Amino acid sequence: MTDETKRGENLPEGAHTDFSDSMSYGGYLRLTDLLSAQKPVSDAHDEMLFIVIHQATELWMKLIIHEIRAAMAALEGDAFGPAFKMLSRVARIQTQLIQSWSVLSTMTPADYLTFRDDLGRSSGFQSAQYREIEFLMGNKRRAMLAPFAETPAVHAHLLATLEGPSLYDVALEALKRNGFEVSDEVLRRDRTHPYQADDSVRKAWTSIYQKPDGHWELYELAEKLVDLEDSFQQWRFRHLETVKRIIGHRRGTGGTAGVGYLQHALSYVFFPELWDLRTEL
Ligand code: HEM
Ligand SMILES: N[C@@H](CC(=O)c1ccccc1NC=O)C(=O)O
Repeated sequence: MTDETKRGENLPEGAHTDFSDSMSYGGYLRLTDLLSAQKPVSDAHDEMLFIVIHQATELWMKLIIHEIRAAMAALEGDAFGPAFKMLSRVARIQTQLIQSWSVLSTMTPADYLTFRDDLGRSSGFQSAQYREIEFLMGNKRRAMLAPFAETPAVHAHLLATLEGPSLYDVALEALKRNGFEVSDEVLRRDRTHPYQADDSVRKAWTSIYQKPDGHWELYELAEKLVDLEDSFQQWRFRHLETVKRIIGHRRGTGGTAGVGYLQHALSYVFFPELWDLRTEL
């Protein structure tokens, strides 16, 4: 036997094997729970891919929410540096999520149809975390709470998010605190509706883009928001293309028209003035 093989038979010098008094990898990460949560409802080979992609996406969405909420708290205290760090992380996660569509697209329409009927009425339309992110970004729609009526805690949390400020509201307050005029109509509006573009906000952002001196932080904040919007749209577009590729124009299991519904969702733009100003500059 070579020395190399002998070494392979032994644990590396000093490696711990007793975890009775201290935390282990699987214990810390709750892997018994996490890895027992993949329960296919059919015998189809590709259902495991389908479950893993969705669960991984939900985990990443959990981190997105954690980061956006913390970034909002930082912005409220004009702590731009920490807020930028967190928003940059959100953008990287979004890149990861956009990339994950390419893994899912290895599943053909025929593969998917082997288990689609087993999915019942379940659909990403009922993703509470997805809806929370849409709300946090400013796409507020009370009607979207309806699928959560049977889970009161989830419903209450989403309702609080619907009624609370969005990331953009916090950014607009930062504009005002930093000397820009933001009309009271915007700041005191009913926040449970989708955000609508406003002239005073467009003027404020436009002047920052024209003369960033003294306002580099707000300028950078604006560009971070544009990054998030851009990535969000890319995710929506890749979802739409994947859906077209896999189920064509069938109705969705969630009950909507499917492609038609998702196409319409693409028309909603977060932070509209940041896009309008590009035409005006
Ligand atoms: C075979 C792959 C997929 C198909 C065919 C598909 C299809 C659809 C359809 C048709 C809808 C419209 C709602 C309805 O069901 O009536 C929808 C919504 C949605 N799906 Fe998927 N989807 C797929 C994969 C995914 C994945 C991997 C995710 C990631 C979590 C996801 C998340 C969502 C979300 C969040 C919505 C709601 C979008 C909104 O309301 O704007 N979907 N999907
Ligand atoms: N709405 C999809 C089903 C679907 O994709 C789905 C089903 C259960 C859990 C998550 C899903 N993902 C996104 O909608 C369909 O109509 O085929």
